[in-house]
Amino acid sequence: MHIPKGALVVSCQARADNPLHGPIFMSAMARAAMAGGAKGLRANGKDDVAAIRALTTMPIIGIDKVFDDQFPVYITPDFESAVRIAHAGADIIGLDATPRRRNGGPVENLIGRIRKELGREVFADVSTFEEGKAAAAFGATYVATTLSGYTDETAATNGKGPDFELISALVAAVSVPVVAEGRFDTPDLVAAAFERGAHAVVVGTAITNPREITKKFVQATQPWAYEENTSAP
Ligand SMILES: CC(=O)N[C@H](C=O)[C@@H](O)[C@H](O)[C@H](O)COP(=O)(O)O
Repeated sequence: MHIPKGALVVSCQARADNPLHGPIFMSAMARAAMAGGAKGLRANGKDDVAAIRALTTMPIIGIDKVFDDQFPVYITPDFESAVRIAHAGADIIGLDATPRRRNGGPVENLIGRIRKELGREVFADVSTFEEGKAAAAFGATYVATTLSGYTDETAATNGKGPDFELISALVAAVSVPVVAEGRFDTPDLVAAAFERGAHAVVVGTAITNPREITKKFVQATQPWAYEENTSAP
């Protein structure tokens, strides 16, 4: 299913070191997000995607994070990871669409194969304007600002809120829907992305990661307590 225009998409992800890791907690997060009005979901790994698919026909952006020290690309880096996520029930495959080194063929082939062989939509996570334009030309269904701040080229923007310049530049340049994602932590920021023409906005940490939310409160109000907590063995 296509992500509807104006949708708030909630990313329900928890890595292995997070107390909420796993399909039981992530499907509960998805239920809470849907009850709150989310119109799409993003999830990582076949177990979480399958558990969420069992709950809903809502669009799911499925990704498969594969970490390998030799390669900087980890979000659905190759066709095998895309197949796993498609079979788990994702209607949209999210992937790293940067031209960085990956364990697999070039991203243009990956996008083409997912569209043709799996018949799925492609959600291209990019970090720059050039990458977004290229992803749209390669056949991506959506272009998203997910990786701005997380590549060597864009590291300077991390910690500075969402990349609104990138959203506006892509909206003006590509004909596919542009999705805003990355560091949206207030409703006002989400509204600002829609004003700039974003088709949808994805919010993760600020809604589904209580550990990071707690940290933010503690850091802002009791930095001494935060130091103590994090230096504990
Ligand atoms: C860079 C990267 O790996 N981003 C990931 C992509 O799936 C997730 O860790 C983010 O939580 C997601 O993009 C949502 O962003 P935020 O949590 O800032 O709302």
